[in-house]
Amino acid sequence: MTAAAAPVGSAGLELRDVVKHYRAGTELVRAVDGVSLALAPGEVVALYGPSGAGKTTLLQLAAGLLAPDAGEVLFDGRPVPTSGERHDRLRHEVSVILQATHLAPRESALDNASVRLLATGRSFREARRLARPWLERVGLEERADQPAGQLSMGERQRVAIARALASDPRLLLADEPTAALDSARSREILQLLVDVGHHHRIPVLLVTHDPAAVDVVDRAHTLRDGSLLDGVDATLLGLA
Ligand SMILES: Nc1ncnc2c1ncn2[C@@H]1O[C@H](COP(=O)(O)OP(=O)(O)OP(=O)(O)O)[C@@H](O)[C@H]1O
Repeated sequence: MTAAAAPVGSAGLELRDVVKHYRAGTELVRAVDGVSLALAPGEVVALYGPSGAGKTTLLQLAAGLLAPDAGEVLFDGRPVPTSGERHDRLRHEVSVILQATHLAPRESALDNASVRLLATGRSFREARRLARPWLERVGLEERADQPAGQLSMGERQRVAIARALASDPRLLLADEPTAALDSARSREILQLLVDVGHHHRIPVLLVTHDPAAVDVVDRAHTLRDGSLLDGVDATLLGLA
């Protein structure tokens, strides 16, 4: 089953009947099984689903980190490349917050948050100047000079979020961005991601188990057995 598509502007994200199956021994795993989903610029969408439903696979397809077996992924009305030069260019425009934060443990929180800006050719000084306010927005201003390896899991997750936001992305994809945070901090970070989506007019797709997300996003969907459904039921929100 597919979910209704929202109208997409010039910098929207659109998945059209996307399929990704895996082979696990003799078994075929239908991780994503014909999903259509569209996010308009500035639209923030939460994706819920039980473990193994295909959420991470869907996010990786949206990011161009995986190639679909069938269907199309479009950003800005053009196919999202999964390799090559165009992919490298798009990589600077698409920020992906993954469950593994991939921080350099010996580098400071600020230097880790600056990394994507350095990759776009800015000087160290300029990259740090631009990244610092984002560390403040995730509540880590006092940890800016601390090596990432000495931070808690939740703090590392917030550095990764600052790193993703600092590079002024045109598309934001996040896989359980609040998984290591307490509920008060989760709400703040979710609200920050929503504000960034709305104010910068970029599509934001959040894979989450966090019941708080449903109150702040524009739309929520559920992925179940590789199929996308509208809305989210009480069981997945831990309310039933
Ligand atoms: N590389 C792979 N090879 C084979 N099977 C895979 C591979 N990656 C994922 N799968 C399978 O595809 C299905 C969907 O996995 P995926 O990680 O997308 O689910 P998920 O909804 O993100 O789960 P979780 O909430 O536990 O992170 C699962 O059954 C998983 O075991």
